[in-house]
Amino acid sequence: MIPVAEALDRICALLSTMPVEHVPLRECAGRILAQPVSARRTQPPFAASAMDGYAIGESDAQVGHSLRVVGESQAGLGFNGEVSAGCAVRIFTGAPVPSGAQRVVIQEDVTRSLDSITLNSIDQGLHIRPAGADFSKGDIVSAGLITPARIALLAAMNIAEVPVYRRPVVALIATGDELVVPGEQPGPDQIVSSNIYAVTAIVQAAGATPRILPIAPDTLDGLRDVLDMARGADLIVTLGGASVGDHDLVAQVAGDAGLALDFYKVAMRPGKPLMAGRLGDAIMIGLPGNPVSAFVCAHVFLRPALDRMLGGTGAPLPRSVMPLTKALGPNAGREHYMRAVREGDGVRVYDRQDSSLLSVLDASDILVVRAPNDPARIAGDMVETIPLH
Ligand SMILES: Nc1nc2c(c(=O)[nH]1)N[C@H]1C(S)=C(S)[C@@H](COP(=O)(O)OP(=O)(O)OC[C@H]3O[C@@H](n4cnc5c(N)ncnc54)[C@H](O)[C@@H]3O)O[C@H]1N2
Ligand code: MOO
Repeated sequence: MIPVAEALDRICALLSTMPVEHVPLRECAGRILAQPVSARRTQPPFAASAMDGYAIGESDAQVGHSLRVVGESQAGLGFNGEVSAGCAVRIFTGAPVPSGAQRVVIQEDVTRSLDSITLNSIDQGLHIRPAGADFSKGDIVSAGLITPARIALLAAMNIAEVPVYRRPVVALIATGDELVVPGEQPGPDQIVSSNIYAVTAIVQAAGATPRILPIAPDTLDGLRDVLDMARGADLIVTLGGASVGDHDLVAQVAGDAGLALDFYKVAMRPGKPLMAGRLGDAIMIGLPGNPVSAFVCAHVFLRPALDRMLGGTGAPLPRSVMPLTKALGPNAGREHYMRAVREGDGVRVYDRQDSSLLSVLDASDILVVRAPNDPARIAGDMVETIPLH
């Protein structure tokens, strides 16, 4: 058994960043800009009015002055002439400031009668946004996370498509003769496959494209056939069949198919029988079948792995320290990821931690992580936590 941190390092070492593709802006939210891009235009492209009012020359900016209104500049349609002394041009927010004007007087400070205005007061602001006040042609947006704000910036720069890392295709295979898909009628000894849907949701939220394959039966041929269907995926995730039972065939079938196993078994609970390796052009991660084990492993390993494939660092999930609201017994030799719930500023670990209990998982909003051989803890002791949502 290897420690969790080493297992994650080894998974990340197997992976590489996905190839770059260009996608329209509406598809890039939350993805990582793979290369710097440069602005294709200057913004604003001209000196623009910041207010609705009148564009005038500076020499006319005197209280009591009356000026003749000689034209209009609106957003999208400027005034072609010159603003000469004694004249003003009606102007609106976002419109080009005509040549000869150095300030905009807001309309609240003016009395208008027919084609002239009288200036009642002159404020400090010129109310003009100079050309290039926001950015200039050639300015660089550096690689990194594409936030909503950054999408607006890219759009304003007239960049319609951006380079991002292609979403990895993740093939997901549930294994076991006992399983049926939700909605099917299970036989007397069967249950409904559940964990794959949680892992699929985690994969999707991480920005990858999940591909759920048919449930693989507990036969060498059947499992091989389903594994074959995973061809073309960037990451293959199996669920179950990872342990030591007579019907746990994943390692054997994947090995026959050419899996170069990198490691098997991690010193964690739940999640011990985890395996990972390279299978052809893909990486394979074999998750344990117990629903909570698969869920925890998907958080602890798949999320960072997908983050790395999508251009991130692949760093472990961030942890924060919180006080326990209820005592805990000593931990055994594996790092323990315990289902827990926030209570005020603290956290309470559920008593029942069996890795089959989805009702307890559903009631949890946080995991408490305990180091191997962590001693007994009392209420108020600080523990490490990972939020689930
Ligand atoms: N003698 C030992 N037995 C077991 C060990 C061990 O070290 N020695 N490890 C235990 C641990 S820890 C785990 S975790 C499980 C993992 O076993 P597998 O990965 O082989 O998983 P399965 O046997 O296929 O299934 C375990 C359990 O989970 C249920 N399951 C499986 N897939 C699904 C699914 N898609 N949806 C819902 N439930 C699923 C399955 O029915 C079993 O109940 O092994 C322990 N045993
Ligand atoms: O590791 Mo198993 O995943 O304890 O239930």
